[in-house]
Amino acid sequence: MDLADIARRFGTPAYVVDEDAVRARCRDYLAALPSVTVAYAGKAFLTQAMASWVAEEGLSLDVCSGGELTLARSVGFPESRIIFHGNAKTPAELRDAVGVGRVVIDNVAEIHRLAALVPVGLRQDVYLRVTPGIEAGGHAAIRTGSEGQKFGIPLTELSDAVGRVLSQPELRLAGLHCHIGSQITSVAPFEEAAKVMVDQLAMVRERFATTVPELDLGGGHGVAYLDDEHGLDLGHFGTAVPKVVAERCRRLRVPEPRLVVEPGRAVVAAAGVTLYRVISVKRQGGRTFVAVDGGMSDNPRPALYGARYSVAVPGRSGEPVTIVGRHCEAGDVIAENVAAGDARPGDLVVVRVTGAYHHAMGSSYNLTCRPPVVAVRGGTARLIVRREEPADLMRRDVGR
Ligand SMILES: Cc1ncc(COP(=O)(O)O)c(C=O)c1O
Ligand SMILES: N[C@@H](CCCC[NH3+])C(=O)O
Repeated sequence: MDLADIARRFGTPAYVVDEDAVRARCRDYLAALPSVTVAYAGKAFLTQAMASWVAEEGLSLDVCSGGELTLARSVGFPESRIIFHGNAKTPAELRDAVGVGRVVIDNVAEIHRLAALVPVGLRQDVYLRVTPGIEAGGHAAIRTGSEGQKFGIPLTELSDAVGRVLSQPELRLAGLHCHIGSQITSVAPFEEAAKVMVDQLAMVRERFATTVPELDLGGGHGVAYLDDEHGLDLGHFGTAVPKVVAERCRRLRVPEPRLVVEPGRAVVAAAGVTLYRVISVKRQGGRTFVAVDGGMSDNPRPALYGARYSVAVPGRSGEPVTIVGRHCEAGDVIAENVAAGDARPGDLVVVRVTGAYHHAMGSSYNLTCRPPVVAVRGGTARLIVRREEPADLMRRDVGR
């Protein structure tokens, strides 16, 4: 579709997401992992439309807050296919989560809290989130599998946690879980994690004479943001990881668990672009700054992780420029070295691979209004999230 038409019709800044690309990616996952449960991690991008697409494509859904759970329920996402996460679930969230397919327990205290909330006669399926001691991921801030970070139960404390779950008749230990990090582009760390986790299944079987039926290896599947990068090879992952699990299970004489994965970014990142318009062009200090009508409020990733993007200014070329945002911080940079020396105010700017962790992490910093989300499918575009208005911002401010 013509992005210039979309920009004229819906205004800028705007997020555009290709529904067919998302659906195709869901199918790729199911095809590459035929005997694995694929749960889309909603934290990457969750709107009512997205939750419906994922439900229709037959994936499960990983949610990590009462807000994400409310959204999932609002479109009737099947409860049994919802996995509820969180390292600091509030009492209200925990109460609300009872009844979903799986609740992922992050710490020992949660075991008793959750058990107390399960209505008489019901049993809640739970996973125990384990810290496998493996470090992987695109940036220190998103490596979550090593010791010395806040998530999960250390390997040394797992046996105690398992004993506690097994002693609660209101809970059923459905699986073990780990999530080693995000934006991981090679299969090896997942194979390592899988081995550590199968060892834990064997430990549980030996000490408690219990078979844990499921093993959730989390998400973290990386994508290419720039032309010379590569993402995680899904085909390779799909053959190698189940094989590692099967072999180790055979060796340790543990029944093979049903595998679960939780990709977020890899399902939706490449299906999205962000559209901006150039507001001003300024030459100073030997550099050319092209300032656009959005910035760190709709994309905090460069400031948070030093993330880099492929940016196009259609019809423009020439000297490298720095594309900057509109916010009151010098770190509000969208991309460096974009060949667009002849850019002019009013030009369209397109940032690629912004489908994941952009809309989801947007803010109204400087009281700017969050962009709309436009979905395209089969040659037509429609609004799935409207633009935030100053009235939306004022509604929450109740004055003095
Ligand atoms: C528990 C859990 N599952 C899945 C994900 C999804 O991660 P990604 O978007 O990197 O696939 C995350 C975030 O990294 C997570 O914390
Ligand atoms: N928000 C991060 C990923 C964190 C994944 C959540 N566990 C990013 O944009 O890369």
